[in-house]
Amino acid sequence: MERGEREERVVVKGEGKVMDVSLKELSGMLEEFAKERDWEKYHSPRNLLLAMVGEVGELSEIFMWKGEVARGLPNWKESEKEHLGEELSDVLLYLIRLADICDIDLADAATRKIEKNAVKYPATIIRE
Ligand SMILES: Nc1ccn([C@H]2C[C@H](O)[C@@H](COP(=O)(O)OP(=O)(O)OP(=O)(O)O)O2)c(=O)n1
Repeated sequence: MERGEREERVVVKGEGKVMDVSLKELSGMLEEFAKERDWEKYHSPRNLLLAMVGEVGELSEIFMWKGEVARGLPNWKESEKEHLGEELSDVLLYLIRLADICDIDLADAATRKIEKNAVKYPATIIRE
């Protein structure tokens, strides 16, 4: 996919927000990011896994010592929420890159896993 073509497909904005992007598209952007910097040599499965775990640590720091927080984070400053979004993204992006480098189709695997979970935990039994 050409760069211009991807920008047109991914960066469909409404009120300044990206409306829709697929895991495959994010994976393509990450591949391009690594290629442009000659960083593919660093993106081994082990390095990516360690990088992702490091980012999970940074994500955990945001919640550290805060106690339980309400859903939607109503009392958080915008800057805190923005920081949270960045750390969540770092975890997601390393996960997507790790899956890609391991030749795992993450969208397919995750969809299958949700289906498997539904069989393991049928809603009718849980509701009883
Ligand atoms: N070898 C690398 C280094 C970085 N990244 C990308 C993936 C992450 O989304 C982001 C991580 O960048 P940093 O290591 O600078 O981490 P932070 O953004 O969390 O910065 P800091 O640790 O200073 O808060 O950059 C990457 O793909 N490959």
